[in-house]
Amino acid sequence: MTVTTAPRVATDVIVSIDGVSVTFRSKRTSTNALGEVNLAVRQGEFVSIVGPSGCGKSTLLKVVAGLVRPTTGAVRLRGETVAGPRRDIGYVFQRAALLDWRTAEGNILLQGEMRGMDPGQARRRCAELIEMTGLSGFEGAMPHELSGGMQQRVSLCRALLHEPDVLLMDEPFGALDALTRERMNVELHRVCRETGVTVLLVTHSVAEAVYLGHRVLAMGPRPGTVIEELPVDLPAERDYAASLAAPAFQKTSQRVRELLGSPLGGD
Ligand SMILES: Nc1ncnc2c1ncn2[C@@H]1O[C@H](COP(=O)(O)OP(=O)(O)OP(=O)(O)O)[C@@H](O)[C@H]1O
Repeated sequence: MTVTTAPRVATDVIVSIDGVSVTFRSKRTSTNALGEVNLAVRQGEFVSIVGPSGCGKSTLLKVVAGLVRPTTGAVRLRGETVAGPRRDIGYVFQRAALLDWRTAEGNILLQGEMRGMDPGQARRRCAELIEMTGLSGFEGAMPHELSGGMQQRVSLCRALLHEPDVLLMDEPFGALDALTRERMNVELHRVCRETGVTVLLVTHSVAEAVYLGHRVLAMGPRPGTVIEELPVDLPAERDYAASLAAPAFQKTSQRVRELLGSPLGGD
């Protein structure tokens, strides 16, 4: 079953994914990586995407970013069809992928250099983001001097430097220890509230998906489609401990686990 997520207010929609599917073809093989996906994401919305390994989650983000061309359908950003890599998107991957020979600040500013941003504006924005993500004092540190969590903060700052409308995050905290991951969830929640950025987050963590998401999309096995959309009935501003203890959090998490076939699910 394909679930179409209709926008509540059509003019609010920033990302429209209409009938998108992806088949990778080479000379000898053909892989149906992503089944048909329809989705409308509203400005400022945080959408979490979960699903079994290999169901096409990363492929979906890559289509939104213009890095993979859809086999059917189209993605539109503010009504404009995505036909190639975009300037108005930020991308955070599982690995921070920082340049070893550049400082934290130098890595963040790289984004501005690549996009031809005004250097003064890039520096001001960089300073704001460093402050917002708690990296103050580490501007001059080299990547090897930073913890995994700090490296991902640098990567988040780099993705936000050019003030993209949409932030795509592909399992950004998957390599972090559990406590650091929780801290990063809290920070990301705050940064999203402060910047108003629209986020699509792919994650294997049910708690992360529910704590951060305004809604959670559960995908089925490859070729993945959205099998269920779960609204997250938590306040816009979320205290971590209170959110995890809330009945709405537990109910949604339980359903997500059931859909993913977890032994902790209710079936
Ligand atoms: N460039 C490519 N060429 C061929 N097949 C690909 C390519 N990229 C991905 N695939 C295949 O498409 C399918 C979906 O991959 P994708 O990385 O999108 O899944 P995923 O849900 O993000 O997985 P995971 O949760 O394990 O990261 C997989 O079978 C993968 O092997």
